[in-house]
Formats: sequence, C-alpha cells, structure tokens
Amino acid sequence: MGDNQLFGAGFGLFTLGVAASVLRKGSAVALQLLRRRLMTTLEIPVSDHSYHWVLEWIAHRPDMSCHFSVKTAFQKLHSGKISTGFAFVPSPGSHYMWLGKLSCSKLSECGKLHIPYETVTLTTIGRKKEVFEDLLLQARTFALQRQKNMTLIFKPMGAEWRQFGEPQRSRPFQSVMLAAGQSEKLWNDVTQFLHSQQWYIDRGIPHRRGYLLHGPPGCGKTSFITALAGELECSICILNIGDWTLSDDRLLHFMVSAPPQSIILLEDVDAAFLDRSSEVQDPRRQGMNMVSLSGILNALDGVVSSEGRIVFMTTNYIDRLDKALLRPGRVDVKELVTYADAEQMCRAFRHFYPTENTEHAEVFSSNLSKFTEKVSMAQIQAFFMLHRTDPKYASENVNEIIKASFIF
Ligand SMILES: Nc1ncnc2c1ncn2[C@@H]1O[C@H](COP(=O)(O)OP(=O)(O)OP(=O)(O)O)[C@@H](O)[C@H]1O
Repeated sequence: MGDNQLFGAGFGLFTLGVAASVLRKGSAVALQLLRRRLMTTLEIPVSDHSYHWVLEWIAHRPDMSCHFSVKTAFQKLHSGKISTGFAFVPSPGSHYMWLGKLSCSKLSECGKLHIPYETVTLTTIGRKKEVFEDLLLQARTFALQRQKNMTLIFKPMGAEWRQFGEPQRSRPFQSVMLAAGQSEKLWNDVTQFLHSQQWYIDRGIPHRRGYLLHGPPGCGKTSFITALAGELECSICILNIGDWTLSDDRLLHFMVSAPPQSIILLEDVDAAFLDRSSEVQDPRRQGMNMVSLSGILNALDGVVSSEGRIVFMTTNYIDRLDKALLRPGRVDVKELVTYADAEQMCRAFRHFYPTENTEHAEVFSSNLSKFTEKVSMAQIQAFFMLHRTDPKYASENVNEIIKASFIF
C-alpha cells in the first residue's frame, strides 16, 4: 500500500515535470512562430553604413533604455584647449529598448579573427517594412547633420572598412600651402572628374582616376589629401601598402568595397616594390602575404570598381616605382610636392601670424631662402609653433630652423 502511494507520487511528479518541459518548449516554439508571423526584423551589421547612424540616432532619443556604453571624444577648440565629451551608445549585449513600436537589440561577438562583430537588430510589430525605411532615413539625416564639416577616416579591420577614431574636423583647404597654383590645379582636375561621369560612360572608359603625390617627407602630401577630402565632403579610406597583414587579395577586396563618397589613400606605395630578399631573412615577416606589384596593379585595374573612384597614392621615392604603375589609367596625374619655395614661406608666415605686418613675412622668406639647405613645410610649422607669440623673432632667426633641424 505504502509502496503504491510512493510510486503514485513519483509518477505524478514525473508527469508534472514532463508536462512543464513540453509546455516550456511549446511556448518557445509558439512564441517564435508568433514572432515570425506578427513581427518584422531588420538586422544591421557593423559593416553597413547605417549601423553607426542608427546607434547615434537611438542614443539621442529621450525614450531610450538606461543601459549605455560610453564613448569618450576629445575635441580641440579654436583656443587650443582640449574639450572632452561623452557620447552614450546602446551597450553591447542582448538588451532591449523600446522606440514607439520598435525594439532594438545590440549583440557583440568575436569571430575567428577575434575582431568584434556587432549587429543591431530592430524588431517591429506588424509586417510593414516602411517603418524601417523611415527610421533609417531619420537616422541618416541626423548623423549627416552632425558630421557636417567633419571628415571620417576608415581603415581596414578584419574583412571590412571600419571607421577609425572620431570624425575629425575638416582641415581648411587654404591651410595647406603647396607651390603656387598646385592646389588649384589638383582641385580643378578632381572636380572636373567628378562632374564628368556621363563623359566617361559615353566613351566606355571606367570612371576612375588615380593621383600620385610624391616628394620628400613633411611637405604636405597627406595634409593636402585630407583637406581635399574635407572640401569635397568625402571620407578617406587609408590603406598602408607596407602593412604586413595586407595581401594582394585583401587589397583588391578593400579597393572594391570602399564606402561610397570616399577617397582611397594608398600610403607609401613604394613598399610594394621593395627588395623582398632581405625581408625573408626577417623571421617576423616570414609567412606574411605582403602586397606585390601585380597585386597592386590588379587592384587599380579592378574590373568591379565603384563609379567615380578616386585613388590617391603617396610616396617619398618615385624612382622605386615600376613604370607599369605609372601608366595613365592607374596614375593619371603625378605631382611633385616638395620643399617650400620663397612664395610658400611667405604664405605660411602670413597664415600663422595673420595680424602681422607683411614686411615680416617677406623678411622671413628672404632670410630662409638664402640657405642652401632646403626646408619642408613641416619644419617651418614646427618653428612657428615654437615662436607663436613672437613673429618678429621668427622672421629674424630663421637659421634656428636649420640648426634645430626639426624633423617630422
Ligand atoms: N604644404 C603644407 N602646408 C601646410 N602644412 C604643411 C604642409 N606640408 C606639411 N605641413 C605640415 O607638416 C605636417 C606633416 O605634413 P604631411 O603629413 O602632410 O607631410 P607628407 O608630405 O605627407 O609627409 P610623409 O611623406 O612623411 O607622409 C603636418 O602637420 C602639416 O600640417
């Protein structure tokens, strides 16, 4: 009798357990079915442009949830002071927040390459995709307004272009002083290219243009490209050809997948023409797939390249480059960006000391031009920074530029 009761109780508990488990699984399946039938989901991967727009837009909504990550941003004010700002973005992890009819979850996970891969998933009740379209448009408008006068820098990370650091205040075009007429010549060429898409199509020519800026270090190659990007409201996608992790395949992939409205900058392009025999001795470089000449030529010729592609290449050693790279179609415009001439020195002085008498600028330029040693604009800039409050001293003691040999 006692045994029967024990058995009955045990059986009852077992049945309850099974029933609870069936119920749990059933409700999970039912919930999933309901979700599929009644809800629409949009997944935005980190590789997509709208990813950052959406996060920024959500973070600025008053009705967002209270689970944030902080992004500290530094900004240089006109006075030279650094101001710090904190931006809040929805934190990684599986959490939810409500935006009217929408919920949003942000997940972060590491792939095989240990590079964080994030997605934002937006879910809405109903089956109307328009809700997402509307949200994406709002997020885009919001982000573009905030990015006005800012230049975005992208660098390769894993298999994608990722935004590098905070958007930078666009460098004023006039603040880069190349030889007389050089900036204007490059500007006219780039803008004419951008406005002549139909011309290229009509003639069956791929709508792309390559520029090579060559010359000694510190003379303004990178600064000019940065200022140009700001003026054109483009972002800059930087690829360092000397990067050990950049293989031919990766270079091609990055060239064809650069974000729209961006300038591709191939830095130190001569690195693809190094004598590899010495590198093989270096144990750190063994097994690394560095970019080869054919790799770089293929990437520039890429059949699938985005329309209106602008590639800027820089090098300090043009003589190391192969003729095959320099042919039109790969490099259409070559410009030597070299040491400062007298007119540039004068312009630089007036730019740094705008309220100063132009006489001092001329004294500075004529004193500096007397030296046989050539100086770069980077050296001049460093000298001005040292004597920012004493332009007269700067104009009369130019020999200190040579003596101190400011090297950038
Ligand atoms: N022509 C110029 N006009 C204004 N500033 C300049 C100029 N050239 C150089 N500078 C200043 O010097 C610094 C270095 O310049 P930049 O990086 O553009 O030189 P670069 O020619 O690209 O050098 P590298 O070949 O080493 O990459 C920057 O801070 C920039 O402001």
